[in-house]
Amino acid sequence: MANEYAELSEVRVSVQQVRNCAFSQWYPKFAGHTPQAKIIRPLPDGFLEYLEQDGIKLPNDSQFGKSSYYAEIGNNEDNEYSDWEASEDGEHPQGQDVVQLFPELHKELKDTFREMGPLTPKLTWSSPKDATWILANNTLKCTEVNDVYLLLKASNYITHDLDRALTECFDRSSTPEIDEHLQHELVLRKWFDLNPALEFRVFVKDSAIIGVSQRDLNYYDYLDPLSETFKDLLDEFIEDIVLPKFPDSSFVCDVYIPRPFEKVWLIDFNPFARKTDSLLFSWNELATIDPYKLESDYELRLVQENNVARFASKEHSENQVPKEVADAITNPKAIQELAEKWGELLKMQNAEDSSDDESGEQNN
Ligand SMILES: Nc1ncnc2c1ncn2[C@@H]1O[C@H](COP(=O)(O)OP(=O)(O)OP(=O)(O)O)[C@@H](O)[C@H]1O
Repeated sequence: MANEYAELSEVRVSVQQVRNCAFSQWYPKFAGHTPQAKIIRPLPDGFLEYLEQDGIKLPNDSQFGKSSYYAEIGNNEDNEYSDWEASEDGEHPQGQDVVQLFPELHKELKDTFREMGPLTPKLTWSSPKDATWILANNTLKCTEVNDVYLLLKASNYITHDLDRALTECFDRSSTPEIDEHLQHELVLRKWFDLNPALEFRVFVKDSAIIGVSQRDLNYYDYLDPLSETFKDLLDEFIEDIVLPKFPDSSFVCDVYIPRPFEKVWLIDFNPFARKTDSLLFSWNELATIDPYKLESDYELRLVQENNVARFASKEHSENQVPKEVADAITNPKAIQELAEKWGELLKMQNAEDSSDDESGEQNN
């Protein structure tokens, strides 16, 4: 009999399946198996408006002193991040401090930092992982409220959550009332230093694991000998903890398995759909694996030593900018230093160009 999955090259996802992966839908069910987080829901309209606005405006009461610093990265047609302005008097050029759009949420965020310490933000489904370049530490670790605003505002994934989260759902038009009542949430996860080598993405189809991929696409020589340990832990975790509580039988979940490899931590759920990154697999592969006919056990796929080059470039590189630029966003002195360096480089470049011209003329 032909493999029925071979014909299902299309992976269909419903509005309900996407909604099941919203953080607030699954987090309460997995207490003790996922790191501590606070969910703020519903979000005030003013905050959603702020996230949708072009450019990045920070509140006046930032860490640089009350009303003493304000930075804006404006939006222009040539370069989204090229129009820099800084004001010493703290006056917002448009006359309004952005915090007036969501004063209570701003206060709640500040209080949360006091309670939780460093944290990492996420909107309903996505974290701003493409925007780490905007923080000086180049990670998702936020130590104060402005870090949260910077990450969320600079991320394309957050924009996607706001505007296009349900676009690929086959039943979208038949459930407009559900779409309209989509309530966004802000998730504040307590920060912990995790080792990216030990993060995995688990593909579950019809209640069976059909594949597991290393999540960070670098080569780690110590992972291969641990494969069987990881698989044993994952089999037990998915079977005993996840399947009884997660409402779908097909999904993708991200996990973390720290040393001494005794416990699996749940990090996130994603729909079993093409818009979820298939990492070391391809979606065609995943779509055609028949969970009922897996001849041998599923594969835990790792980056191989001879395949490093293929994945060596960092993810989201299209969104990365030099560290100096990132530093300058939160530090007015750095803006000046950056401008001075830039001026020096231009001078050197001009000098080199004119000496090239001279030698070119002599050679002709
Ligand atoms: N509490 C935490 N402390 C530190 N880092 C974290 C924490 N939670 C998640 N991370 C890091 O953030 C990354 C992104 O988190 P998460 O998987 O929730 O985001 P996502 O946007 O849904 O990603 P994807 O779209 O790839 O599923 C994780 O791979 C992990 O490295």
